[in-house]
Amino acid sequence: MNDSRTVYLDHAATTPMTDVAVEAMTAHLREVGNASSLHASGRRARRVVEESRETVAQALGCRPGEVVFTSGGTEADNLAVKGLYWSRRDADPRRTRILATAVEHHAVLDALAWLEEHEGAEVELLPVDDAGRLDLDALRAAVERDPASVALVTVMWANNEVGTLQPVDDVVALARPHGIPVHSDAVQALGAVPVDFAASGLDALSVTGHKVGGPVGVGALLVRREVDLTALVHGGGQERDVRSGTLDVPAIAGFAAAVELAVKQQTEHAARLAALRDDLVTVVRRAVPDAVLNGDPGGRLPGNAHLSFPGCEGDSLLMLLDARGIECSTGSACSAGVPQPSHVLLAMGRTSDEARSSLRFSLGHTSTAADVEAVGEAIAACVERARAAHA
Ligand SMILES: Cc1ncc(COP(=O)(O)O)c(C=O)c1O
Repeated sequence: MNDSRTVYLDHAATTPMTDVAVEAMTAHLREVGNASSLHASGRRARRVVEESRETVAQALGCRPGEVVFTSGGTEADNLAVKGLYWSRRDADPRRTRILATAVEHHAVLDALAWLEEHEGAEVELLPVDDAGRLDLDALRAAVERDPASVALVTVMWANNEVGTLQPVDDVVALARPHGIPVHSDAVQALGAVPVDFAASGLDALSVTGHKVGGPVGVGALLVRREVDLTALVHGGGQERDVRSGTLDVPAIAGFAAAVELAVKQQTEHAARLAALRDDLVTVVRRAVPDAVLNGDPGGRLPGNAHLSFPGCEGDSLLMLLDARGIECSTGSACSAGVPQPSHVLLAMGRTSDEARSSLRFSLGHTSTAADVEAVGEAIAACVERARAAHA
């Protein structure tokens, strides 16, 4: 339980578990049974896994056999980009190019860098505009330059830092006629916008439990049945032989319950969060008139408010807010204790200083109007102190 005075505005990092997920998970914590075993306990565990798979499939618009359970979004992303790359390249050695946006999560970007360094992949990171939206003309040109050499395209559904939604439908429409598989990281999109795997035309899609009120350490890669994917983790041959390892039955049950609820409540949840988020932006701008909202003002995640505060270090501002019980994020990585400017903001054309002056407030199912009020009351004084410290 968090301190009751905590104003938690970091749902894009992780969300509190919902009651249904806690109940679904705890119902199985004391049960013994390896879902691969043939005896009755194993069969019971298998039944829970298969029912959970059906729940996830139903919620996300795919067939149960298209759900591969993983340890979360990072593993799903790695399995997608490495697994698709290996299978495509092994089928045709000319297919070595991978197209992605410059604003992908590090789970994708670093997997791509690894493929470049160790597996001869040629990775092309495509530009985005100043709102963080993929330049579709650049994608079209990259595909048409030599479609037969492209192993895959990967474009995230929604950005984890600035919340910008990507034109996934257009990406699929560009790649599909050339038979190029498309993967999308929908970790942040799930529960916030409608996500239907079959309707999307995607070949693979990553999701994770802990961003939608489920447990940490469990997620899924949805992979179209017809698509070949080379395994990343070898062993007992679980999950269509692409992801070996004894299945975590309670976590999978909790994940399925969280996904089902998140999808059921998506429309209502998004409307409530968007209204709260707009109020938050309004109160912040009233208190700090030169604060700048980053990302796409229209096509963004309902719970995301990513703002730059000129003249501040985002990290100092974050700590000043934290001292008042308000928890948010800079959204970017910290390397060896030195705050790095976000690759997302740099790709959107911001300077390093602008990038370092940013904070991400991300609202979720526990957010209330009182949280927004608390930010409104604290932000001006915190910005003033952060500016004085930075001057
Ligand atoms: C867009 C995106 N992809 C992938 C991940 C990684 O997911 P997980 O924490 O489940 O490994 C995150 C989490 O921060 C994310 O925001």
